[in-house]
Amino acid sequence: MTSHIQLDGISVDRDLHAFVNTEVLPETGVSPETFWTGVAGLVAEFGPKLRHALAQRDRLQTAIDNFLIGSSGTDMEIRTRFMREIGYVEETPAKFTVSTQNVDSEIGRVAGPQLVVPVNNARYALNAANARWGSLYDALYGTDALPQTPPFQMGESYNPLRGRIVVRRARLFLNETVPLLIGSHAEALSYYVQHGELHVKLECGRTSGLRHPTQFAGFNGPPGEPNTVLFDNRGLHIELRFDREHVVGKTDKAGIADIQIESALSTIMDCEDSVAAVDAQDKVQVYRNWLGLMRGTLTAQVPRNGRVSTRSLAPDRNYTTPNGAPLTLHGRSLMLVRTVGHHMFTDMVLDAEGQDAPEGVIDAAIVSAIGMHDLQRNGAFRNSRTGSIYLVRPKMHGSQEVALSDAIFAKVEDILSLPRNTLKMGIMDEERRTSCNLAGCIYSARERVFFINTGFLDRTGDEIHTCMKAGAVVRKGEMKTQPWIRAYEQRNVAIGLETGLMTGPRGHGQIGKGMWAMPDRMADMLEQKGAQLRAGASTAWVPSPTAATLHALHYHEVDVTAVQHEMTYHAPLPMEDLLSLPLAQGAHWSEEEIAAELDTNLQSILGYVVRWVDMGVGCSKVPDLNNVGLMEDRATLRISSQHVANWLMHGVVTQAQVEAALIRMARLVDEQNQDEPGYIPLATHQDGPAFMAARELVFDGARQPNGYTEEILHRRRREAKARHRRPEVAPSDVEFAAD
Ligand SMILES: CC(=O)SCCNC(=O)CCNC(=O)[C@H](O)C(C)(C)COP(=O)(O)OP(=O)(O)OC[C@H]1O[C@@H](n2cnc3c(N)ncnc32)[C@H](O)[C@@H]1OP(=O)(O)O
Ligand SMILES: O=CC(=O)O
Ligand SMILES: [Mg+2]
Repeated sequence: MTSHIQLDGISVDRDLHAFVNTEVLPETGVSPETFWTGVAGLVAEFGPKLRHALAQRDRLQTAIDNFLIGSSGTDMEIRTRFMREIGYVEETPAKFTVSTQNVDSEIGRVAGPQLVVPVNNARYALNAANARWGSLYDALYGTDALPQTPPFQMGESYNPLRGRIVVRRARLFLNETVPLLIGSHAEALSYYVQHGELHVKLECGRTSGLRHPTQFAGFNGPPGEPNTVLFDNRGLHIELRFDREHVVGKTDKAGIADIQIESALSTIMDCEDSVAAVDAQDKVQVYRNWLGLMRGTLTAQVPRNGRVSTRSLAPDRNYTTPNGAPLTLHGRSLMLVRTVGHHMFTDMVLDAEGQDAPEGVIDAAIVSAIGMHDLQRNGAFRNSRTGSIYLVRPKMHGSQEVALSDAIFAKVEDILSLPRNTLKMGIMDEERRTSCNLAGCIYSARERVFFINTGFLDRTGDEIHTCMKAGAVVRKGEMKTQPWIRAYEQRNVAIGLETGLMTGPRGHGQIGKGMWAMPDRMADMLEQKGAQLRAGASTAWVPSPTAATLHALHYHEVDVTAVQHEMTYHAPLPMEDLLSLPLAQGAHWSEEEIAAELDTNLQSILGYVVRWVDMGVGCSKVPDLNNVGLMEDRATLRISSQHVANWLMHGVVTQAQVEAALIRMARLVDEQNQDEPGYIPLATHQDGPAFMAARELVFDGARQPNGYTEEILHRRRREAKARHRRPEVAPSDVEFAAD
């Protein structure tokens, strides 16, 4: 631990203190004295309140455990009554609607993809911010969205046959989205602007306009031969780029070199589950990147093909409208920031008694102070044009915990002299107690809530943990077909619409849906992810910029506003459905099925944990047993570890089986990582912090509060960092035999 500076009522890590005073606060108008006195007040007030809230979580879980042990908890009516009696299910507030003001159009008015990125990875974070626009050609060419079989496969160099099917697919998209009055975009020879209208010369010799002329939004270059033409479909823009010299444009009848589409309307810069930040040093890196994004100064070196380029934030895009006026479109995703949850405490700040301070409180204060650079236009770019700072709050349990976040935000606004409700709150509906009390949760933040979002991965982990004592749960792959999850997703949308979170001209916020966790399976995503919009969502999470570009196609297909309008008549499914348990009653799994389930879970745990603990990587693409790369983060780890813990508790698997499978899967993970520089093999370092973390996560999993993984991960990562600093006890010195 580095040394701390004693301030009035708290002590603060020196590096953090210096970072805040010399990098964050200058030009905000907030003095270091005001800031740190404010933080001391926050810590003194909210430390005890948050500890009390965590104790309440534990009390409820203990009551549920005892109830489930005593009754097997299968009678719906009795269970629902019990959950109300203990205060797990709260009274629903009287009908209300949210009144959040000053939300940007990306949140309230236009439906589109939401990207998530670990903010401590500057290269990825910049890529994400710039993923507002993506090349449709690149996304189709570079993924499995189109067939990869010969002769259409990707190769070392450009394959013109693959290029042809890309162009055909993209023209189909144009015909469906911005159709011509006559003919097809596939027959276009040229596009030109005359008297404020777009004309398209066709192969047949005729000229067509657009079927909906108002979709023509702008252009660049000479009207008779524009360089770009811009379309607008439901607020989402599409840009045709013409260049008859370009490798693609010169083979295209109309000279189209690329089609760029608006992709990630918003991006969550994540300080939470995709990040491994265990001490002040790590946290300063997290905050510093957020600062660079808000000030527009962040850069990253990107090596490619033997050359290194510098990546920075993309500028806005300028066009001329059909009637000749200038038009500027945002060049970057609207940036939101996700803080850690209420259960996290950190020694980078200590309270008056020397106890760790609540990390979510420190996050709120620092990321908001950093957000002031955007509000005050201290950098070259603007993020929010409405003067808001968007904070996403994860893992809150029930309405009182949301009220705590609301109170923390209000205090931070006072410290920073920001107008009330400048800080907006995204509520992750990812804990069971929040799902049960969603209306109350929204009510607790009704003047600042800007989204509710079904974070289904954490939610599944919490589901397994809450019913840990009731019996063995279904296999992980079957979770998505369980009644609780259907009720969870449907109720979230129904309650969101009921409380006024629909997209529209005066929209207050979004209804979001969860992550696509198979970053390389884009064909499957194209097939399946549109369902989230048909179910009423106005945004849904994607793991990469390419996924954002392809998922954007769904928003052109599905009219979210119309879907939501139609759905406002649907009442939320009953609480009983939500409270049904994912138990595998009467399931008779074969030995092979049990072994396969165990291997799947342990391999994903080890594959993720080894990178987290030894390398400090918080989000990884881990190949599963079928070699499908899965996005693994702390929430997927929560599911896998709780699942193994549950099967252990109920005797589906034995400790010996788990021990043997851990070693088998460690060898597999080692093989998968053999080319990773600096990788420390798990199988030969079974007393190393990574392997030990994996063991603890399963063998002590049932005892982890709410099934969270952070305590074990953080402790083990700190141990690994300490070992790396002390080469005399480096893990490679304590090798185990492989067998
Ligand atoms: C339950 C939850 O909490 S979900 C939220 C947390 N999850 C996330 O944030 C997922 C974020 N996604 C990621 O971190 C990554 O996509 C991973 C780890 C899943 C896969 O990463 P990789 O294996 O490196 O991906 P891959 O090699 O296919 O692609 C790398 C390229 O894509 C870009 N990329 C990948 N993901 C992202 C992203 N989320 N944002 C921006 N760029 C990204 C990288 O910048 C890189 O491009 P570059 O070389 O031009 O810089
Ligand atoms: O945070 C997202 C989730 O799925 O959990
Ligand atoms: Mg989550």
